[in-house]
Amino acid sequence: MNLKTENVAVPNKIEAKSIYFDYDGLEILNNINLTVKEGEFVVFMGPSGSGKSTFLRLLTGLAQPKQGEILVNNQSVAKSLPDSSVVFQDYSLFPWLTAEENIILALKQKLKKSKTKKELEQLAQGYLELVQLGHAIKKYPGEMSGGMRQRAAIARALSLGSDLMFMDEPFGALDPVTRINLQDLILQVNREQQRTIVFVTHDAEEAIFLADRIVMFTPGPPGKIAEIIDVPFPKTRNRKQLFESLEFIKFRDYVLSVMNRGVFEKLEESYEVRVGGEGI
Ligand SMILES: Nc1ncnc2c1ncn2[C@@H]1O[C@H](COP(=O)(O)OP(=O)(O)OP(=O)(O)O)[C@@H](O)[C@H]1O
Repeated sequence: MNLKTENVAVPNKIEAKSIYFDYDGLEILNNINLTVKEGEFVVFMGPSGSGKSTFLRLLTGLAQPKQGEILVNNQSVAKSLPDSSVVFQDYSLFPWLTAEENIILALKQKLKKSKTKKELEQLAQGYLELVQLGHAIKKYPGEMSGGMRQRAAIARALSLGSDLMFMDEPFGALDPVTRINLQDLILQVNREQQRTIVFVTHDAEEAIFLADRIVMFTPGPPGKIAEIIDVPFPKTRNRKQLFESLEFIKFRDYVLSVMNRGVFEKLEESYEVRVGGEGI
């Protein structure tokens, strides 16, 4: 989606207003403000500990901010849990169910009792074929490779049918080829099914390839938003052409410089504290 070139007013999917969060008094998120449009692909980047996962958790409604408000589809997540699906790095599958059974369980949640067993099996097969796992429907997670498990987890998330997906470093543990295939799949889902995706990664190339906008967090705690960066490359992007272009290399350097700016400031702060304190 290219919000800049489209004249239509795209509705807000998520609005986070003045979000503060702490764990036992230690401030983790400080004054986070973010609006995500319907169908947008937003990527969170930032150093480890900057609060990206914590903020994602708040957006799902599974934890509540200490101050501020989060709206999904104009409804407060504090009042009703938003309809969303979540994919984590650790595959989000039930280990005692086969790939097919994992999907059927999700479908049952979504469709209640409106489908027969046969229909559910056919639907599950379709979702698993979408992620190239049609051959592995009877396999348990323990019998699959990491890449297969993550593909099954994505199929499960897709089968839940929500138009809002939260993905926390979902491809972090995968080999490069599987990672590229899954990046393409998730872009296809974003583009063709107009699902809004909020995605966390440490990888600048992945972020630039996937995102409409990159939300860069400062090193925490507390994490703040350092900058929200529009990705200037029109979609659909050709990976090879993009990665070989000078514009991409310059832009990646810029993204990394925004991240490093915060890291160096944090290091200087801690250095000043140590030099100024009694330890040195
Ligand atoms: N359950 C918890 N109890 C106390 N502190 C926590 C808890 N979960 C996270 N934290 C702290 O909150 C801060 C932010 O953690 P979070 O996992 O959100 O960061 P992140 O940016 O996602 O990091 P990473 O990139 O390493 O995944 C960290 O300092 C972390 O130690």
